Amino acid sequence: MPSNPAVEITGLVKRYDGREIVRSLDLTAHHGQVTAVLGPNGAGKTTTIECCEGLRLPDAGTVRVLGLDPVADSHELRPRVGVMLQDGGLPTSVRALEMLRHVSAMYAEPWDVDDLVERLGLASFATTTVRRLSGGQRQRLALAAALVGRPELVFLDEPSAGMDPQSRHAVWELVRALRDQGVSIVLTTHLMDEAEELADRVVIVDHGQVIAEGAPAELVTGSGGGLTFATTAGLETLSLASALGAGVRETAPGSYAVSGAVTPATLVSLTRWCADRSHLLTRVSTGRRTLEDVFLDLTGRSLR
Ligand SMILES: Nc1ncnc2c1ncn2[C@@H]1O[C@H](COP(=O)(O)OP(=O)(O)OP(=O)(O)O)[C@@H](O)[C@H]1O
Repeated sequence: MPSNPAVEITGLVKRYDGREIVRSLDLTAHHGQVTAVLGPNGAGKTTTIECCEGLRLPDAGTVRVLGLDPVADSHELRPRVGVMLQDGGLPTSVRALEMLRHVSAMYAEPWDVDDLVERLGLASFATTTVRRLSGGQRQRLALAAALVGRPELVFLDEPSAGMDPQSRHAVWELVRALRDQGVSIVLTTHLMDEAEELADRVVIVDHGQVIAEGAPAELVTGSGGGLTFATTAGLETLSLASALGAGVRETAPGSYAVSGAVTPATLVSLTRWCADRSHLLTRVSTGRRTLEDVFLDLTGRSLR
């Protein structure tokens, strides 16, 4: 595996009409990993990715893709990098399969087109012109076109936007298969479950800067609100606390909060203690937050 990262962005600045959209952004995507870039609308994700694809020129900073400059070395990078743009970027007057075969013919060792057709369920609209495809069908075709050259690195801008659940799962399977083959993938998404399902690393961008990054599990760890539960009011909290080895407080009649770390053993002790005394637990929450909770806490709840 090469020693340099698949993508290395340092101090990237991009302005439109004098407005700084990307503000000294640093981002690293490692080889053989799925890196998911999350952020509210207008955060600068697409602009950043387009700088990596050589479609936009940075105003400052450096971008290295497979160790190369996306603009100066575009000729060398083109066969090694797959790109799926947010708007598809496909020619509209050709038939879907015809287009895919045409793209495949440009590569020395392309992916077997029939295999891609099967994996992404393209057969049902193979002879439809691109213009007439539905949004989700167009996305699947754009993904196939991005992958048909067997790239080492793939940029996917909102790959499953507008797709039905079946298509989304097919895309997820394909992304996992690519990662298993050692392909590096950088994707943007608004779907937190997509990021949690696929990403080795999540990078959250807001106002043109990285505000958090890490494995999905790391980002949600440590941000839990602790164990809470509901059952009969007036429990003997001292007895329960000694069974759990943790503090227990009745926060409202019949509602309780346990202080300290929550382990699987804590839950077993709690349910056993209640069962032995015929108290039915009507609610138990370990307080574990989702990636969406973390995202909203970091980026706020107001609309962009
Ligand atoms: N060519 C351009 N000229 C002027 N402004 C632009 C241009 N391209 C993007 N912008 C602006 O830059 C900002 C960032 O856009 P960008 O597409 O990078 O955001 P994003 O994070 O990908 O958003 P989304 O989640 O909505 O796709 C937006 O305010 C957008 O209007």
